[in-house]
Amino acid sequence: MARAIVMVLDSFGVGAAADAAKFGDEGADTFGHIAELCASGKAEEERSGPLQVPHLVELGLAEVSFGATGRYPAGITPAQHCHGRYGWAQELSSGKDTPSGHWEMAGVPVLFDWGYFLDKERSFPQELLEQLVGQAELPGYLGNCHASGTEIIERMGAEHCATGKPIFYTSADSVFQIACHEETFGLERLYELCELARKLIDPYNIGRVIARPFVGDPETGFKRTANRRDYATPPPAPTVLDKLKAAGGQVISIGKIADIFAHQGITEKHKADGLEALVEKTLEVMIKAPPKSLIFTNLVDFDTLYGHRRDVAGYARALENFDRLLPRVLAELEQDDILILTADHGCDPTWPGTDHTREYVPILMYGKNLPPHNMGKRESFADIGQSIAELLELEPMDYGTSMLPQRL
Ligand SMILES: O=P(O)(O)O[C@H]1O[C@H](CO)[C@@H](O)[C@H]1O
Ligand SMILES: [Mn+2]
Ligand SMILES: [Mn+2]
Repeated sequence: MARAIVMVLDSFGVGAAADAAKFGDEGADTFGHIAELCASGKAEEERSGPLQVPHLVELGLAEVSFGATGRYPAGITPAQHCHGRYGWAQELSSGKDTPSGHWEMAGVPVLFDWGYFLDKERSFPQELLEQLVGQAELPGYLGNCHASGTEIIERMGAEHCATGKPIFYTSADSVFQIACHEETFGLERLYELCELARKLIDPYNIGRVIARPFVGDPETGFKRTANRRDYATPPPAPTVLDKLKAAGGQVISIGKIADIFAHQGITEKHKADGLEALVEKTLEVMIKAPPKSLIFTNLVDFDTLYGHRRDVAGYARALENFDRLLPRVLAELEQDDILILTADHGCDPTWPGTDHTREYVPILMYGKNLPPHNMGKRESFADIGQSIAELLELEPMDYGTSMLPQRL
C-alpha cells in the first residue's frame, strides 16, 4: 500500500486566477514575477542571475507556468522531458487564505464567506475589544488596525513592553492576530489570551486567531520567533485527513498543518523551524512512516518571510534552496509512494501591499509508478484530496477529480 507525501510551498502561486480581478489581483504571478526579476538582475541579494530550479522544472513547473499564464517564465529553460504528472488548479473557495487553500486541497472547499475586519484603522468591534480587555484583565491594547506583522512590532514593540498592552492587528485575511513579547508579556500568557480571543471571536466567523510572539528590545530591534501558534476554526466537513485517520491510516503533520486543520484528523505532529529543518523533518518521517500514511508538510517561510515581506530575492533563494533539497525527497520515495508539491494561494512579492494574491497553484505529482502527463487546468485544489483518497483506498471525497491514471 502506498503513502502520499504532500509538501505545500505556502504562497507559491503560478499566475492570476480567472477570478483574480474580484480580489484586485489581475496580473499577479508569484512564480513568473520572481523569475522575471531574477532574469533581469534585480534579485541579487545573496544569490545571482536567473532563477535556478531545475528539479522543479523536471517535474513540470515551467509547463505549469506556461499553461496558467500563456508564457514560460523568464530565464527558465523548459525541461526536454518532464517526469511529473502536473497541472495548475483554480480555487473554488471564496477566500485566498491559508485554511481555505489547505482544506480545499484536503477535499473540503470553503464555499461560505468568512468574516473580515475590513476597516484599515479601528478595525475591531468595540464590544469584542471590551470583552477581551475585561476578561483577560489587560491594561488596554495597541494596534486595532491592518498591518504587516514585522512592521507593527518595530513601530509598537517598545510601547508594548513598557505598558503590557498586547498588539491587535489584522489583514485582508480572516484573521485576528495578537503580537506580544515572549518575556515581558509571557509566551504562555499570550497563548491563553489567544484561546480566549478564539472563543470570543466565533460569532464573527473569523478563520484564525494567531499568536505572534516576538523577542528583542528597542535598541537592537524586535524579531518574531518560531513560537507562532494558529487557532483555526475546524474545517466545515470531514477532510481526507479525517477519513484516513478513521480508516486506520497515519496522518503526519509537519510544520503548521495540524494548526491549520484545528488538530483534526491528525495522528502525529512534528514542528521544525525554517525551510531546511522542515524538509529534513519530512525526510526523517519518510524513512519511518508505514504504508497508508499521509505525510503533510507546510513550508511557511515562502509566505511569511518572503511573500508578505515583498522580498523577491529572499523568495528566489528559498525556491533555489528547496530545489536543491528536492532530489533527497525523491530518493526517499518507495515504489508506490506519490509526492505532491503544491501551494495554498499566491503571495506575489512584487505586488502592491502585503497581502496574498488570488492565483492558480501548481500541482506537481511524482511517483515511480506514475506515468508523466500534463493534466492541464484543474477546476479545484480538491483534485489533490481526491487523488489521495484514491491512492490510499478511501471512500471518494465529495469534491475533486483524481489525477491518478485510470485503472484498467
Ligand atoms: O504580516 P503578517 O503578521 O506576517 O501576517 C500575515 O500572516 C497572516 C496569516 O498567514 C496573514 O493574515 C498575513 O497578513
Ligand atoms: Mn498560506
Ligand atoms: Mn500568509
